[in-house]
Amino acid sequence: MGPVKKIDISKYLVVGPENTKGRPVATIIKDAVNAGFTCIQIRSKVASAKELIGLTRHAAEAIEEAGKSQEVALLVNDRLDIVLAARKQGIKVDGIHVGQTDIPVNVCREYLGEDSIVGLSARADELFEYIKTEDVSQLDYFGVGPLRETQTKPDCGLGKDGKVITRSLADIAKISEISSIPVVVGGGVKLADIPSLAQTGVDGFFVVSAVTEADNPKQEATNLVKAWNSYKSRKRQLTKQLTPPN
Ligand SMILES: Cc1ncc(COP(=O)(O)OP(=O)(O)O)c(N)n1
Ligand SMILES: Cc1ncsc1CCOP(=O)(O)O
Ligand SMILES: [Mg+2]
Repeated sequence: MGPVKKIDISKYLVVGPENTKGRPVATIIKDAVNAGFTCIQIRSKVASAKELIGLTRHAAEAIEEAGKSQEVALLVNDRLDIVLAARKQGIKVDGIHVGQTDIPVNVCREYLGEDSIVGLSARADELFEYIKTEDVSQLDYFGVGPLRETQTKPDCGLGKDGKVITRSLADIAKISEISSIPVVVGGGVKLADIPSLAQTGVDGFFVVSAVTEADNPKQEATNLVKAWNSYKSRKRQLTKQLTPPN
């Protein structure tokens, strides 16, 4: 089975063993996928290569058991070697997410091929410049953040002065407007943020702790999915009502 053909980053879970309060990563992924999450990223800064391959395998199995291997993309954070090793072992992994200081996008693309998904994150201030000056044709989406400072990734948005630069909803709306590829926003995102984030026009949200640290991850994932989908379907209805007849 080949990679997911069309990526849906609207409801995106990032997860590793350091985020789950000791619960199995695969169980949290299963809960999220069954609740309607559309994209999963394995991200661990502590797991060994062998553990990362195992986590990727279990994630792919969880997605398959939910019957969603052709809709829900499975990505690995940072580690091109893990994506390649996992694929060599027959694990269905759809691509990679890298940041500005990680393996360059063109190298990921060269090794993973045209059909794979390659996502890139950048600080929003740098992203404005990036979108204007760089060739984004090798990329499938941008990851942007943080909306708020977050303990999950304390270095996210860290400026030269050591202070965290968070993104305003206006910045996010602007990025979404000028980007020619989909944009997903994360970093400190909680249920209450979903309506205002959806209104910026971005293509999706990503979360770690909102789901992985919840007492009931399945319920929290369901709440997030419902909040996003209800805004989006209301917007569709409104567009339909407001479009004048020919
Ligand atoms: C969807 C998504 N967006 C942003 C990031 C952050 O990536 P990066 O800046 O490379 O930082 P690390 O995650 O590697 O600490 C992401 N992982 N996913
Ligand atoms: C911004 C960011 N980028 C990758 S992980 C992460 C932190 C998101 O964590 P949380 O959803 O727990 O705030
Ligand atoms: Mg990275």
